[in-house]
Amino acid sequence: MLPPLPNLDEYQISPEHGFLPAELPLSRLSDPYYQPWEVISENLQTLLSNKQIRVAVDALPLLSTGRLRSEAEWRRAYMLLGFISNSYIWGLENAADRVPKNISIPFLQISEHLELPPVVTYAGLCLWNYRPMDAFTPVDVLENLESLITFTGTVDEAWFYLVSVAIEARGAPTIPLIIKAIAAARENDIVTVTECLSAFAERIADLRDLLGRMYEHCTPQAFYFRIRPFLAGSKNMAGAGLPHGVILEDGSGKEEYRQYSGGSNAQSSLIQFFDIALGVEHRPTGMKKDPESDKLQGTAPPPRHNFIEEMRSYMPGPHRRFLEHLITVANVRSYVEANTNENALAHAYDECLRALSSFRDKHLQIVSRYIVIMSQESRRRAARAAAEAGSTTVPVVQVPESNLGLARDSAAVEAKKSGLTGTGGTQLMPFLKQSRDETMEPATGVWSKTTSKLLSFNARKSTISPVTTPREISPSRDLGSRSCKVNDFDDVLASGPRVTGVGMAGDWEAGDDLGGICHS
Ligand code: HEM
Ligand SMILES: N[C@@H](CC(=O)c1ccccc1NC=O)C(=O)O
Repeated sequence: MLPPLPNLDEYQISPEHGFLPAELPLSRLSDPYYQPWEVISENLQTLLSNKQIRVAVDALPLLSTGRLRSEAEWRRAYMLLGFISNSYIWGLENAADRVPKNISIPFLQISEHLELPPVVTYAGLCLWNYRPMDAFTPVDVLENLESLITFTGTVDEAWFYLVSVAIEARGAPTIPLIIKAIAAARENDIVTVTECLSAFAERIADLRDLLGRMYEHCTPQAFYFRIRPFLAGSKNMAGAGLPHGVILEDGSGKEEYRQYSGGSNAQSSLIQFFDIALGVEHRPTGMKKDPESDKLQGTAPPPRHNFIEEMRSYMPGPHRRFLEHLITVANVRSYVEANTNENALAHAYDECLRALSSFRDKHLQIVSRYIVIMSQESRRRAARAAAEAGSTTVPVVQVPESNLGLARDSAAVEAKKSGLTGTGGTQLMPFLKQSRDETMEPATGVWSKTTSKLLSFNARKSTISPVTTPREISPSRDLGSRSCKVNDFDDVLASGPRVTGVGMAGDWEAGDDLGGICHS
């Protein structure tokens, strides 16, 4: 007997809104009892800029969670306490390693209820933190969305969260679509599986375009210097002043340091859903596909921990259980592998992988611009400031345009670690590149056999020379990631200000995403 297919209702998933709540998030807790939390959150920016945040939080009464009624109220309370506790920890020059019990006791209870860790997570920052300005316009229209709570009050921060909200909304219909494909594969209905996969590929390509809209209203400077410090967790944060993590006072008198990853989109169930649906598997960072090759090269054994899987414990309980259920029924990859002679099916499947890989490429480009380049810039600023002050130590950079009291610079933090890390604590570039590369591993190759090695790219000479023009190769948007000799995204970044393509319309800026034409 095959296990039953998941019933979305049982997992708090809406066929229209996916992992976003079926009902719109609450804009406030209506019970006046919770007014003290609402007031702090309404005044977060002022309390941060006048450095009164800790004074105000210390003065809060210890409120009971006994008056929270609906799930929507529990979620709102989780968001409020997440924003308040991270403001408390990161809102002044020195990080606080203790969150007072009037906040941490209810936060621990609420987190337990929602089966989430007591820290800012993607659920609190994005999934439950939006409001459509016009209730009749769909949630996947970015212009129609507003964030309910932000640390900085900036458009950039709201946009940063809202791009993810729109992606969740636009990606939502793929959930019933994939369940339909799984059911069809069980019935050996090849036409339906193929149709579902083609529609899935198109939808993922749409999401890539939405991701690319990050640039419109969130600048790399605002993100890196002002927003990102507040998204941090308490794990591996010694460089930022939390060598042991944080103590969440629980009233028991027992004090222990805890460490949690910060908010990260790796905690999005949607993207993990895509991987599971397509049978994409991720290994711990640094682990090769063939573990024997590591041994042969005599390299050290890679770390065992698998970040992407670990991030499931940062998802709301029902969503995490949905993914676990899906793993037991996912059959698309094995169905395609059992039918590789079916070209249309194999092609549609490969298109899905390419679209997802291209999504991850776009994401890599964003991470380069929003974190890698910004950290370099900030290190330059720090070095200049140190030289002017006649000092050789690298100080924490003051960010002149910041309207917050805060001037903790992620670069100073990063400098103390071995390489750049994500808010989730990953070695971000190796991790993200591996994740992108793993996305293409299950490809049948039906498509790439006809197009591989058609392009070559020379980073040193800054030229891209397609053997034939993309249009001759394929009418589709994108040539996929296996088709050219570009070694790495970094080559594009490092190759100077202008990279020109032969046979392509227009020029590319260094660091630009080459639209699938030339990624490794
Ligand atoms: C300025 C915008 C963004 C930056 C700087 C950024 C940065 C990062 C970083 C550093 C990681 C590594 C994990 C960690 O340690 O946290 C990550 C992971 C991830 N991000 Fe983003 N991110 C951004 C926006 C987005 C958006 C809008 C999405 C939408 C879906 C997204 C999807 C993901 C996913 C799925 C992962 C997990 C890795 C994977 O599955 O390949 N990111 N991001
Ligand atoms: N991991 C990212 C942060 C990140 O991706 C993120 C954090 C909180 C909420 C959403 C996020 N991603 C996209 O909107 C970083 O290291 O900056």
